[in-house]
Amino acid sequence: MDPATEETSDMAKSENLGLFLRIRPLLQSGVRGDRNPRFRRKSAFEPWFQKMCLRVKTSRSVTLSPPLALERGRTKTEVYDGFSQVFSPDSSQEEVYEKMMRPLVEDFLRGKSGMLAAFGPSGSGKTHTIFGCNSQSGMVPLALQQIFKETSDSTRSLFISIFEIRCEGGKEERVFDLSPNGVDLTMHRSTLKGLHEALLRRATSPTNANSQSSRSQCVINLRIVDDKSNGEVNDQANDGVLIIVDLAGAEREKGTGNQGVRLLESNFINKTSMVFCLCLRSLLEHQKNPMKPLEKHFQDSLLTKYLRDYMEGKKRMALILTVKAGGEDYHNTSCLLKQATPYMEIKFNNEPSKRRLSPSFVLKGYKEKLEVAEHEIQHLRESNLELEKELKDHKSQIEVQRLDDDQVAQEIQRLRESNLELETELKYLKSLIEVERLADDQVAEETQRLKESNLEPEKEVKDLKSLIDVQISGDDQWDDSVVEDLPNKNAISPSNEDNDRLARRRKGKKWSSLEEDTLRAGVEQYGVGRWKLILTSNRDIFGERTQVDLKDKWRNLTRQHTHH
Ligand SMILES: Nc1ncnc2c1ncn2[C@@H]1O[C@H](COP(=O)(O)OP(=O)(O)OP(=O)(O)O)[C@@H](O)[C@H]1O
Repeated sequence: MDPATEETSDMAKSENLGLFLRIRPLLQSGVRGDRNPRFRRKSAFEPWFQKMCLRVKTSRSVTLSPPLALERGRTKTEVYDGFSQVFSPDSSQEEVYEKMMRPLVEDFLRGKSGMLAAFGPSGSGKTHTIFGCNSQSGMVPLALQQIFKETSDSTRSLFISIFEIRCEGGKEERVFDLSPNGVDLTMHRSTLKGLHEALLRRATSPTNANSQSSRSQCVINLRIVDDKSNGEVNDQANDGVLIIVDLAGAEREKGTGNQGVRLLESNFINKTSMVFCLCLRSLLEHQKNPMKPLEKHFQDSLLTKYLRDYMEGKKRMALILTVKAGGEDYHNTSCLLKQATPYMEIKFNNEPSKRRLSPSFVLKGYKEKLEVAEHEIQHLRESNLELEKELKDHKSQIEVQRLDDDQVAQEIQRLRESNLELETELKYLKSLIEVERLADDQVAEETQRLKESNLEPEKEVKDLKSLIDVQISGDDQWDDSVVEDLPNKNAISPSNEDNDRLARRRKGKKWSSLEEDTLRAGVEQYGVGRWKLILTSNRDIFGERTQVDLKDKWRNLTRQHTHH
């Protein structure tokens, strides 16, 4: 960016006029500012707070109430809101500086122009706020402290000028340079010719209203520029500046008791204040309705001529209204608030200052920029080389990685294929197992079927065997009904030896005498060989004994009988 426009690029923003309000502390009765005998008499009997017509409501608003003495028939309390900041009576100079002045000074150090004007009735604390006193430095000394502190090690130079506009004897307005060897100045358009940098010197003259009342408009002008040898040009009108104005306090003639010359001076002060207000009013109305022309009121006083750019809304401005809050100050305070609070709607365009810089300064700026750019290029080259090397490393790493990836992909493919094979094999084996299982089932079924079909022959064999046993049991004891069915009775008749063996085999439970008697009785009743009949007729006595048992027992009994 062109150095000539670089520093002003951030200024092209519209912003509202900063409107601050500072309430002066109430002073002891009889001290200037509280001179009205009507209020002084009353205040001696009233609590302190009852004398206050103005109170802080919030950090941005106040309430204005008519004092008790004026209250008859008027109980209206008004609220004035929207201030950038309200400073209560006990706020310190430092607090005012921090909240109001510091931002202006910081912008000024960045090359941004601005103006602060203190505006208010006589004795309300304008001079105290702007210049302060021995124990309480005001905005100017505090600003200078900050500026010197922040520019001490830089190549910038600070230019200070101070002048006042006054109207001696109520005659024509004149401008006085307040530097030690200062002279009268002339104003050409908005520029003062022959103004020097100066130390502070004010013209003051006592009045009833304020024993040190300022009878002039005092203007402090700070200008900061880059190293003179490189950047200074003759035309200073467009340099970034910080202007601080201590307006003379407007007075109500009734309250001051001014007469003669003092009255004429008071008229001048009131007129300047009026012109100042007219300029701002016209600017506000023009901004609200651009069809309304911006009146050229600035031409009506030297101060507004000098401040033309501000009066026309081209540069940023802040106002600090100073007021007294005593009962007797109600009218002055009320008038000021009514008049000035609408100004908070004024906007400033902050037109970029068109500083003209010397070619050598511009060249120096370009050279510096070139050096910085070359340094930057060198740095970029070096870091570029490093990046290239890094990139190369990364690429080779990626290549290795890519090869690895190929191998991994191949392996995966191989595994997939073998997996498929295994799956097929598994499938085949499963089908085999299934077949096997089915075959087993069939075998089991067949076995079961065979088992079942085998049961009948087994039974038959058993029956047959028992029949054979019966056959074997002897000729005379044989049950004829069974034997009749057999084809050859002798063929299956056992030998004596066999009979003994069988008898031994069948020897089980010992025969009771009841059983033996029943057997004898049965043989007697039914005859030998009718074992089945004898058995079934006496089942309760013989229990589980068989026909064969009966036959064996009978044989034993008869043998025993023969022996005897
Ligand atoms: N905030 C304050 N704290 C203490 N004293 C103050 C304060 N403001 C003003 N004063 C005192 O009130 C008196 C009047 O103040 P100052 O001279 O600053 O008023 P002014 O508005 O500049 O008056 P004029 O317009 O007549 O010059 C002075 O004695 C001053 O020290």
